[in-house]
Amino acid sequence: MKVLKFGGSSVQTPERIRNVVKIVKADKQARVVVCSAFGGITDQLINTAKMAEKGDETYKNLFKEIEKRHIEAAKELIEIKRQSSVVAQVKNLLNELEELLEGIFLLRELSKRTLDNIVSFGERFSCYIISEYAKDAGLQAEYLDTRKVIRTNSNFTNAAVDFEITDKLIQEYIAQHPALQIATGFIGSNAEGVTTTLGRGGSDYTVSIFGAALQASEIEIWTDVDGVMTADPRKVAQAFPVPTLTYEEAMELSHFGAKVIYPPTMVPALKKNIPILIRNTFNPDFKGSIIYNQSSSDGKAVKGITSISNIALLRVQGSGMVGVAGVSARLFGALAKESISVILITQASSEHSICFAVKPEEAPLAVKLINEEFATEIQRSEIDKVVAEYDLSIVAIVGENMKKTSGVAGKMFQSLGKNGINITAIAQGSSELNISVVIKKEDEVKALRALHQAFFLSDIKVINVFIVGVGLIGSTLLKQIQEQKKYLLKEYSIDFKIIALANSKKKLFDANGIDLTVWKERLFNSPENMDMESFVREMEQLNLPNSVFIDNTASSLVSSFYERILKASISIVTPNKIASSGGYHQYQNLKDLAKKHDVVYLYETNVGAALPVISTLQDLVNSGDKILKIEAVLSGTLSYIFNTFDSTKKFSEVVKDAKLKGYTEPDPREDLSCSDVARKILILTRECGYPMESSDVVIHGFIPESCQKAPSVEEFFVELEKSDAYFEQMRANAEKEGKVLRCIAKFENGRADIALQAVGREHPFYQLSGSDNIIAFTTARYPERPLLVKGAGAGAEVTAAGVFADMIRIANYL
Ligand SMILES: NC(=O)C1=CN([C@@H]2O[C@H](COP(=O)(O)OP(=O)(O)OC[C@H]3O[C@@H](n4cnc5c(N)ncnc54)[C@H](OP(=O)(O)O)[C@@H]3O)[C@@H](O)[C@H]2O)C=CC1
Ligand SMILES: N[C@@H](CC=O)C(=O)O
Ligand code: NA
Repeated sequence: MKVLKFGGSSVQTPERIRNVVKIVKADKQARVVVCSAFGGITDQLINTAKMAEKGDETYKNLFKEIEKRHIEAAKELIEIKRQSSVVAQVKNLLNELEELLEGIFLLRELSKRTLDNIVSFGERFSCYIISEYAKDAGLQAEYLDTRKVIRTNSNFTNAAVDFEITDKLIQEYIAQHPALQIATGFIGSNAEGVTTTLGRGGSDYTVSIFGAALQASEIEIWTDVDGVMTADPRKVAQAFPVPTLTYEEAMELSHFGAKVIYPPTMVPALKKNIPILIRNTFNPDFKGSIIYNQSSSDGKAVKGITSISNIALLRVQGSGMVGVAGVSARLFGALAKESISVILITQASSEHSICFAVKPEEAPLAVKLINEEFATEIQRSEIDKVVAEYDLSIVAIVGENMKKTSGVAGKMFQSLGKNGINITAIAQGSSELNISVVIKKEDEVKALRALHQAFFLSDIKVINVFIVGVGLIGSTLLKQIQEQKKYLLKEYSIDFKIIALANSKKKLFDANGIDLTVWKERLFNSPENMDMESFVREMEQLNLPNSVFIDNTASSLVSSFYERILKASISIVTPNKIASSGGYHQYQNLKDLAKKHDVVYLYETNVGAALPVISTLQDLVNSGDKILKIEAVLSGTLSYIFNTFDSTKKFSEVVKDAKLKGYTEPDPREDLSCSDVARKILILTRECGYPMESSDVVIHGFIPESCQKAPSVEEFFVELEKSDAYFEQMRANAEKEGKVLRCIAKFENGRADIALQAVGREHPFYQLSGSDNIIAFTTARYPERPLLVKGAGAGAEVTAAGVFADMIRIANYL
């Protein structure tokens, strides 16, 4: 035998009622069906009564609406030949309600007792109409006004049930009434037969009372969600229903936010070990959640994650508390006198301070009460004045199996820490059912998502990506991410979600992720103009876990925001060399900030594109090697130019060709003037541990001054054409000696310089082709034959691939 309950949203409209009756009809075990008032009616009844109490005559309009809704529902649901008698019965009830309201209006008085009577009409209308419709639908059904069987005390609006009498009344009634009972939720009556209501969660309570009295095999609570969720789906989109949970887990989860069920309503069912099923009226084929007394064996330590969005934290501390008995009794006693409920308590074993959470609106009174209670101690400086902190949230993980599993707290704290979320207080009871942390309110959603990721989606790691710069490198990167998405998901469970994109004109944000097959159109059509300040602000405000910022520009404006981005606990990947080759202090500061905020700052593509240059150097240094000399060809552009330039081509044409091939900087003057190479060698010196500045790098430039000084890229090419003969002469001279030209950067004895050199066959840099870079590290461990890194050092594909590889490194770290 089963008892079922359908809440207000399940019986909101005639169409939904038909659906409910269909569900009930399909269930041969259903014995009692408890229904709430039609969705919204309870509130409307209360408002109407309150208006009448104030003497506001428009309460009559509200009454008319209530009247209309029920008569229309009856007309729509009940078959023609029985309609008039059912409508007449509804009208009788309406008349009774109208008279009551008139009484309130005349007396200007609304007692709790009358309010309960008024509110009871909601369930009485709905269950009567539903029972009549059920008959039409072919069910042997009857209306049960539960005031007949649920006996309570006279604590109106929140009456306590007398179980001894109620159980007996229910058992007798059901024994005498073989038909399916459509029973009013929420209401009962006292010993004198006066109407009462059962308080919050009333209809759930009713079904639980029936289930327990009848020793039902199951209690089904039909609502508008798929069950008890792993987290609040409005805050965590990936939340999913928990298949099974214990009563205690359900209580913990519903205590904090996930309000599918109101905990006290479970007590009668819990006492008799009756399973409670949470089912979705709008998705009846879904199994829902089962709440019973077996802890699950699915190996999951954590069942759900919940939060209380807004709390205040109060701290009482002082030397006068250490080892003194009775301090907490006085403290919490003072609060109890004013009915201030304490949400969370922590006290360290030093007993030096007690910290506890209350509702923010109750905090000022709590502070006052404690300061009064401990006035003497405060005066003697044995206890400090109470400190209250506001704008905090509690986030908790819940699960019975936590007590058998070590490392759960570690995982919780690590995932919060990695996302830059500071924990103000921690509480875990010895039942180990719940670990609660107090954090800043603004971090609540981020924490919920990070924890949900860690405990439920650990198979798939979502990395939230924000990209500025979608030119050559940026667009190639997006293409590569799109092509590799499935593979990374399948093989490594990494999901790169592109949350934002921007170029210099437009920005586009989509917290659900941007579909990479249409990013160009979406960005082009985006109504949002780009400015870095608002881009970063939006990124900070979204406050997503596992966030990575990618800078694919060559802009100093963009890199000037790195500091702020790292401080927001967002990792950075960039091929943009400006930050790493700007002031040394800034370079070091960014590295320190990344460490401090437990995020990652990667810029491997700053030198040699995807070639493992920086990581190799870091490995050498970290493992204790001494770098004696670095000699390198660090410009893909210059390498390509001197590998391609021969007597058949003009120098300026080869440079244009390098630009077309995507080797040059957005501004090719930077390559030709060697300033790009200077940046790279400077970065390498810094990675070796030398605090060098760009002015310390000596450049022996080789392009004519007219080219160097050209004010624009166009004019630079004009000047370059004028100098073609000069470059041809340079090349021919080298060729005569059997040599080739190489722009070589060198770092030795703390000095860095760059020069164009003609090198012969014996030189290790003679054999280069395409856009090859070569880097030779002579070190204490590689003294004779240097460690060489060689390969294509520029170009869209290799650079984007290097950026992508850095992103994957971060994903593996986070
Ligand atoms: N080419 C290569 O082989 C290598 C390149 N790199 C580095 O990669 C970076 C990108 O180069 P590349 O793709 O060729 O450059 P592009 O000029 O092709 O693209 C630059 C992108 O950045 C955008 N942008 C520029 N300034 C801003 C700004 N202030 N705010 C927002 N967006 C901005 C541009 O927008 P818009 O289109 O609107 O102007 C464009 O989308 C450079 O730092 C370069 O040094 C590093 C290693 C190798
Ligand atoms: N313009 C650069 C690109 C890589 O940093 C080069 O030519 O090497
Ligand atoms: Na590199």
